[in-house]
Amino acid sequence: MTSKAVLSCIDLNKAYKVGPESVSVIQDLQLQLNEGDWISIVGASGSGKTTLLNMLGGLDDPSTGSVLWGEQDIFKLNRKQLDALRNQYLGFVYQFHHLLAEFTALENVAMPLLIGRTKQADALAAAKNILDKVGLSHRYDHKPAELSGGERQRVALARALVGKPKLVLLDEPTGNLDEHTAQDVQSLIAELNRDLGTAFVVVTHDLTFAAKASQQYVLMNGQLQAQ
Ligand SMILES: Nc1ncnc2c1ncn2[C@@H]1O[C@H](COP(=O)(O)OP(=O)(O)OP(=O)(O)O)[C@@H](O)[C@H]1O
Repeated sequence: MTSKAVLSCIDLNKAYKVGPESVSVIQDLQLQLNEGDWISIVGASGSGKTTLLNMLGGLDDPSTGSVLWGEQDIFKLNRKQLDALRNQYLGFVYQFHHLLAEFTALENVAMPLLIGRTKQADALAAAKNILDKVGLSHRYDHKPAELSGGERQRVALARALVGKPKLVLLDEPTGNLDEHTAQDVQSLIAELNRDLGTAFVVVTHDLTFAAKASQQYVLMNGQLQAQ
């Protein structure tokens, strides 16, 4: 089987201007992620993990270099094209779930599809399907405040995956959970990566979690160093 590139970084650089100085955070960084890959990125505070993840997701521009989703250089798209592509290509999971408080788990998960103009019945069916997959078939009608922390993160995972993205970016996805719940959610992430073939990039401070990924990197001196 030939592996297809899902995400590539070519000579990626990011420097921030702070007063008269330019602070270089990412330096000539290269990365290739193929279908179904799961990589973890660890690094000291301030090493640039969030900066990198924001560029991988097209939320922040690099100073120079390219980020490709498949073959598409995302920074050659205009804002509207990038937003449309992001909606179908990419899922995000953050440390805090960012679920909408007024909506049920089912509605929160269906939301990205409804925004993408999928018919309501199809969106709800897809949302139920993925909620079942993350073990929440008994929680469709619960609002975020009526869920546990681990359940809320499962809903956030389901929402990121409902559109069958090629790539999911996870920023400290279990950083806000107690140890036992974090382990549960980490096992679920491993299972979803295996079963769905979605590529995952996980930024974490948790070295045990990082070690479960198929490729492990440390972000240091602006570059990804394979472990
Ligand atoms: N908008 C900005 N302007 C100037 N400097 C910035 C800006 N955003 C980030 N930085 C600097 O870039 C560096 C990397 O920040 P970043 O948030 O990417 O690190 P991180 O590895 O995610 O850190 P943490 O683990 O603490 O969240 C830091 O030194 C930070 O001060």
